[in-house]
Amino acid sequence: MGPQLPPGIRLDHGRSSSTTPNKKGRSLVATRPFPAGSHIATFSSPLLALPDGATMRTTCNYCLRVGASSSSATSSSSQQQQGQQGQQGQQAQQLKACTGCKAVVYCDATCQRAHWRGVHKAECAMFARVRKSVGKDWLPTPVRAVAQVMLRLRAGDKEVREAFESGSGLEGNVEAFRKEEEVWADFELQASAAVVYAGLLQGDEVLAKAREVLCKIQTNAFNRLDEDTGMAGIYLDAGLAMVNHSCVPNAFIGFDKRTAILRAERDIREGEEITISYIDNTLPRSARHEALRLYHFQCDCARCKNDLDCYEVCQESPALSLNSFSLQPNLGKLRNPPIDRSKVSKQQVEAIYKTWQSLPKPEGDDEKDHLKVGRARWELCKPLVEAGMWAVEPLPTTILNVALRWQTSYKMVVYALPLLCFLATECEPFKLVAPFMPWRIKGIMSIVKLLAVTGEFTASGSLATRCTHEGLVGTLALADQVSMCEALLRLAVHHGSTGASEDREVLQQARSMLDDVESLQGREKESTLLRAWAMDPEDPEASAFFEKEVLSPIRKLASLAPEILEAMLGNKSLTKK
Ligand SMILES: C[S@@+](CC[C@H](N)C(=O)[O-])C[C@H]1O[C@@H](n2cnc3c(N)ncnc32)[C@H](O)[C@@H]1O
Repeated sequence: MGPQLPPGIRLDHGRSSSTTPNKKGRSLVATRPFPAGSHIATFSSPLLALPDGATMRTTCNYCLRVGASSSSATSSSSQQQQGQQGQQGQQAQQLKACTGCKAVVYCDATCQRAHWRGVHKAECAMFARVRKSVGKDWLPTPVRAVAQVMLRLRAGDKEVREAFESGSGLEGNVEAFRKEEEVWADFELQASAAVVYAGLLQGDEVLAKAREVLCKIQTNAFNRLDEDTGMAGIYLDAGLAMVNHSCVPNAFIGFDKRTAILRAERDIREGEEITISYIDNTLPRSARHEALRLYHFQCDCARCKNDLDCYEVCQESPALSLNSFSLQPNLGKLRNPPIDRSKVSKQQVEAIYKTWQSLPKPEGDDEKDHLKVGRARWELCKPLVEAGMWAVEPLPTTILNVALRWQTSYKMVVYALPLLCFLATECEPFKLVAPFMPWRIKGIMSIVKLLAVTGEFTASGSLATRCTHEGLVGTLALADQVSMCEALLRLAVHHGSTGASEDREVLQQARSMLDDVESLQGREKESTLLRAWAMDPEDPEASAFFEKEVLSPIRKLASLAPEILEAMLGNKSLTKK
């Protein structure tokens, strides 16, 4: 017996044979072919699904929808989260606190009842205990997760018992964790806190069980990072937990509230093992291995064995040709990127990344501090710039961090646009080859939002007073920014709906923005051509229009990014060309 699995996948028990020892354990296997981008399976009855401690008062504790905190919740972290929601333009629904513990919040009575039946009935008294002993109304996420499991085990929950059974159920790597002294000491603290707060008797056996539960959670739970809201939390489904890791995976997971969606990153054959990446697989090899230490195995994927960088992975990727309908339709460039490897060795890239990580991070909102950090990072990345290896980390993240700051800065907002166009054309397609990857769609939507802003500046005649770069002002003045937006929205809707669940907020947003743009009077000709291009990107007239009115200005804007970055971060003056 194993966990219940949705149709389309089966569990391989991973038994070793006399010739091939199996080090990976169990795995998930496709029972039919899945085309790139398609849905493989949906998981919506997780064993654990909880928001992280800092967002317990701003996220429904059952369905994980993000809302406004309940009236009495005013912690600084919740205010910070609300600020982030505000920036993303989301309408936060008022959440209601549980009248018993007042620590957790829900959308409505339906969510509250479902959570009460599932776990909160046992958990409610725990928060009263927490408040009484430490004066807080939240717990660190792993402690709360362990406490939930321990309480459900005590209540005789069959599903939880099967998953957390010693010697079977989920993999826990307990002995491997025990050997790591510091980690183990920390686990002991967290496990005892969970036992105390859950109000369980503290015998050795109970504490040992709580430690084992924590090991299993660490090994199998996903950091549930919601693509739309950026909110984190823990998500554990016993079936999904059977998926193994690869740094060149064929699948990825997206989260939408209480649902996890497993999707194909490239075409998957019937009988092929399904793999995802547990970590950011675009990092240099030693950084990936450091991140994988938590899982206690040596990755022997092709990326690791041959130490491939993202350009090499992209060149070989079966998803590469999907970019013919994207912002980087030049497949030749994706196959033969204009980079000079002789300028920077892989060892140098490793060293750059390590130093980059050790640089002090900006604290708070001080503009000067952010600029100082941005400059130090940019300086460190210079060998990558020289080699034209813009897609190799930590360079794209350095640029993205600057773009995100500028996006919300009154003075710098116009300059963020070339940076985002550069990321979408020169970095992301090499890093995340499939154009339907959520981060690529997010990048497109960020450009649309900035074009809406710069479009207003152009219309009101205030662009030149807000931006001193003549090349940038000139490009925007000549560009048909509405057609650019429409084409980008068509790309977002097309790739966003490839196998995605229909209620994804980004997709909804793209659709409604597209409706708005299409309803504008006087641009029927442009809309007809862009609709024709979206139906058939090879259509000669429509593709010529896309090339001239959309791609060409986006490329022009992107081409200004290196110079703007060098001027702002390299402390050079910005040439007025
Ligand atoms: C989330 S579980 C995956 C399911 C697991 N194979 C099992 O049988 O329960 C994670 C654990 O699977 C194993 N694993 C995952 N990917 C692996 C890989 N590429 N190579 C070797 N072991 C792997 C490691 O033991 C890891 O800690």
